[in-house]
Amino acid sequence: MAVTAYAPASTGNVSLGFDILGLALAPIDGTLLGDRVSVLSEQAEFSLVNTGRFAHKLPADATQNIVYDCFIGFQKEMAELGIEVQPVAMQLEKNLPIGSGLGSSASSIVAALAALNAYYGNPLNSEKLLRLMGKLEGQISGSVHYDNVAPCYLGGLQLMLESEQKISLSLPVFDDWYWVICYSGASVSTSAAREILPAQYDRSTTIDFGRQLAVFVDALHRGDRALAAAVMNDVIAEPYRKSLLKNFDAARSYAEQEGALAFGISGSGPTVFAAVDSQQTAANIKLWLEQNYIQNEDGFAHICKVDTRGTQVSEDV
Ligand SMILES: Nc1ncnc2c1ncn2[C@@H]1O[C@H](COP(=O)(O)OP(=O)(O)OP(=O)(O)O)[C@@H](O)[C@H]1O
Ligand SMILES: N[C@@H](CCO)C(=O)O
Repeated sequence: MAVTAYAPASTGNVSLGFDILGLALAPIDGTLLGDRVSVLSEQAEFSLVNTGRFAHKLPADATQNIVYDCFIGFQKEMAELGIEVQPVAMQLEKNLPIGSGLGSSASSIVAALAALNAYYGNPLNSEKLLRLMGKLEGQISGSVHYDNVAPCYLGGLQLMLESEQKISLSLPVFDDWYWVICYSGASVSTSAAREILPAQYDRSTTIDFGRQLAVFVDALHRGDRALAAAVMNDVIAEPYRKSLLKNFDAARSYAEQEGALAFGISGSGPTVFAAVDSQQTAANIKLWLEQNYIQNEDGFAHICKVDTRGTQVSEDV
């Protein structure tokens, strides 16, 4: 029986938590903003068929697709458990643009591994699977970071713990907040956007980073919306990355003037996000971004809520 997994888009960093905070997203209009991967059947040789809006941007050679690496990684893990896994036929519905800042590679990785694990009767527990997802994400972006794979797999707002036993902790969210996201249509490579960041930061920056993150987590637990919003500032990446993003400052100014609670870069960009507490404000900001931030036909904007469900697996009869 074939198995399909859907893995939602995610925003890494959420401005104030570079590499250690990530949020899963679901458009309120029901758009499927995430990749779907199916394991169809066992075959003599591995095969992968790509479909979906952004399939044409994927490498033509199936073995260059991260989904193939997921299969190889899964096969190796199974071999360590003494389980032999045969080559399979897989399908990737590529709904997320590559290099978008929406956790596109993470979405493919999470959906592929969740589907493979389900196809073989869930031999890996969720922590083992998440660790493997992080390893594969690190292969693409140049260093292991879980701020896309963890929310994509588990849903909600995840704070990275990275202990031996547990990768991430689920944080409370404000379910009356909307998250407007806008992808400009340009592609920004995560590894390149990491390379432009300083290797070291000065003391005042690290103190600001720690203070904001601590206050944010405290505010979430106490339900203090105003305080949580007040500390959503990016002192690590935005000052260096925003020069890569055309119209970023104008977008921030507009969002703030409209009453956005926070505005920032989603992951390594070029997608930007605005957190707002009114659907009308969300609609105004979405419209402005569509008219002024999108650069080509690949771009889009959505009003989202937090996707609390994470990855969804189904069996296709
Ligand atoms: N299924 C896949 N999905 C996305 N990228 C893939 C996939 N398979 C291979 N790749 C390659 O991996 C690289 C992904 O680069 P990068 O990490 O910058 O993008 P991303 O994960 O899409 O970014 P983001 O997390 O910002 O959305 C590209 O070179 C792309 O061709
Ligand atoms: N935390 C990562 C997310 C990449 O999507 C970064 O900002 O480089």
